[in-house]
Amino acid sequence: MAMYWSDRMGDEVQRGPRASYVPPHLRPNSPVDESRHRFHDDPYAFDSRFGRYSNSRQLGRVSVGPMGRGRGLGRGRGGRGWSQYHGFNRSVPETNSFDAVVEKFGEVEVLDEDGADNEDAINFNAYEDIPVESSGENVPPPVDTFEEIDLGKALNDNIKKCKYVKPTPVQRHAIPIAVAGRDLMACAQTGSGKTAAFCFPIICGILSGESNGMVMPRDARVACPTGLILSPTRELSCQIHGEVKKFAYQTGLKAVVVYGGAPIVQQFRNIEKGVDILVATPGRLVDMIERDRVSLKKIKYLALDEADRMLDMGFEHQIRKIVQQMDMPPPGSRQTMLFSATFPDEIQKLASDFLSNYIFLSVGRVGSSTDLISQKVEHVEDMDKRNRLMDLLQSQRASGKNGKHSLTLVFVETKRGADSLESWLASNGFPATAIHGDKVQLERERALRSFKSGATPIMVATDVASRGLDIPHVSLVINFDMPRAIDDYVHRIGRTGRAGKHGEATAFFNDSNLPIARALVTLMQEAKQEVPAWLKECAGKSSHSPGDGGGGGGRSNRHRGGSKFGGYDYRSDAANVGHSISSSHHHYVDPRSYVNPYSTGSYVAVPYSAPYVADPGFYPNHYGYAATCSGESVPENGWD
Ligand SMILES: Nc1ncnc2c1ncn2[C@@H]1O[C@H](COP(=O)(O)OP(=O)(O)OP(=O)(O)O)[C@@H](O)[C@H]1O
Repeated sequence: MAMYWSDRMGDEVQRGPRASYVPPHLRPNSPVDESRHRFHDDPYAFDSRFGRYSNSRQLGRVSVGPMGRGRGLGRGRGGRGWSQYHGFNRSVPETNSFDAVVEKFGEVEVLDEDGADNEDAINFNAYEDIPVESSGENVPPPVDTFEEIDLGKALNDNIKKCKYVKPTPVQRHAIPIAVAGRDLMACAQTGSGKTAAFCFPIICGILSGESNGMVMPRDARVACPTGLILSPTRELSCQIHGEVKKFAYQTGLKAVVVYGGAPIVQQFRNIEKGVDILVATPGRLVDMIERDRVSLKKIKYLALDEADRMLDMGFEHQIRKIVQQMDMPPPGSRQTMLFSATFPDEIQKLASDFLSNYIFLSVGRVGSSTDLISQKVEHVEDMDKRNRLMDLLQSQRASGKNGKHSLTLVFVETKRGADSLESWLASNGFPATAIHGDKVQLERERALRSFKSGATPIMVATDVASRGLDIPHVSLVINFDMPRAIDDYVHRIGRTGRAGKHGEATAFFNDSNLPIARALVTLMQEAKQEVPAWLKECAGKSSHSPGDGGGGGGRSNRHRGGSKFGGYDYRSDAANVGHSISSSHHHYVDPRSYVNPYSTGSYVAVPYSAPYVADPGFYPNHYGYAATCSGESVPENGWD
């Protein structure tokens, strides 16, 4: 696992036993701005409050640290700047490293608003005309700046230090909704900043003292977090944990991550010291709850990242157990947020069990990751794939696009296939590593670290790496084996072209992939990609419609054909929800006069009826194929 600067900070903060755990808002000198409580009293009290923190000059460059222009702290998740910063941290003597980090954080340069001279800056122009649709009752309006939302000084300071100059579209819409206390189901493209969209409201909510004043006695062995963030893979949980720690820096708020494959005893020790926000993979969390080491009775904020995957058959059983059968407060008594880049209708329907009077938000053509990813599909027979891969890698190398700042991620279908391709590449002079679910956790972490650092600029992966991972400098994603479901394709290619940057994705397609052809053509056309004539012909031959929800590329929310939004509130076909539509230009329509221009009017939501199969090793899942916990011949679908 990559070491984050904030991990280091966490180590320092955790040093020594804690006599008793006191939540941040009850501690002396809490950075909480008392006036923020009012926000929760009146969730829609935006107007009078906007502008209070507004200070556009803060967006300008405020100081230049010793690390030079924009190189001190990169943006998020193991970005270049963060790791450089970590490098700095290592050179600081052990005794005062924490102070030194604090000091350095204070010196960090804040980007110019346009971020023009920093290659790590998010390219906001890429998101200018993004379509946004929201539905539900009384949708709080979007904001243009972070300062407009009353996130509190400590969090706003950290946002600046993270170089988040302005919110991305999903943040502009989702954060005000969540800060207003509303339940939310949000769809937005890969790499568009969903993590911060659920982290900021949770941090802000806990700091504002809505957390029931939980105080753990000295000998408490049961951790009672206030916020819970669930994600499907260990690596993603670690990544989210790193983000939470950065955003919650110096707030006194404690975030802990628990996940499978790592020693549980160490994780027990971590939670015993107190935890405000727990980031977890479902399996390990259930284990800890069953051992009476974690209680969910104080949960006020629940976020499911990659929510459609979490509610798919592979995880649904565990998620229902956690959310409905343990001691978690029911919907309405907690705030629930579900985020993903893809949200099939039937999964939305399942998800609504966890939500109360929620808002559905769809930002952009879900899954197409805007037009930032240039997609190519080549017809390659299985026996020719290795040679074609070699050609691609060689031409990358020839154009100087191979190395530390140009990483290539190659997706394959099986764990064995990943190992075999890794060795073949290495024996042919291409430094590669592999990640999949049969590797022990240490090997997985080592592989990811080696890839991120550029030591092995090629990583062969199964779907365990397809969701959520934010790896800077991935410039090419190759679908060596096509996934069976279009949503998996969307997440895989989304490992490039993130945060407004451009990326490339190449897929090897042959007759065995015919079932996905039509969905692929639709997706590419929506993303304004050139579709080869032969692929269109394949789509014509494909027996599955793009919206059949079955094995044929299963993307049930594409049933509407003409829809420009991949994400769609299933309720709008079935029930009378207040509806509002907006664009990035804040065009709101009176809910009473709203007619959904994208609805064909003929769709009726199909009840989800897939049976739960008792054998834990075998579940048929939404994506139309069987998945087992260890089977080699069966594609891995990225569970943990
Ligand atoms: N407002 C912002 N300003 C600058 N950078 C940002 C901002 N919001 C997010 N980022 C950066 O953009 C990158 C992508 O964000 P994030 O990983 O949250 O995307 P995501 O939508 O969750 O993607 P995925 O669907 O793949 O999980 C991260 O490196 C993050 O630090």
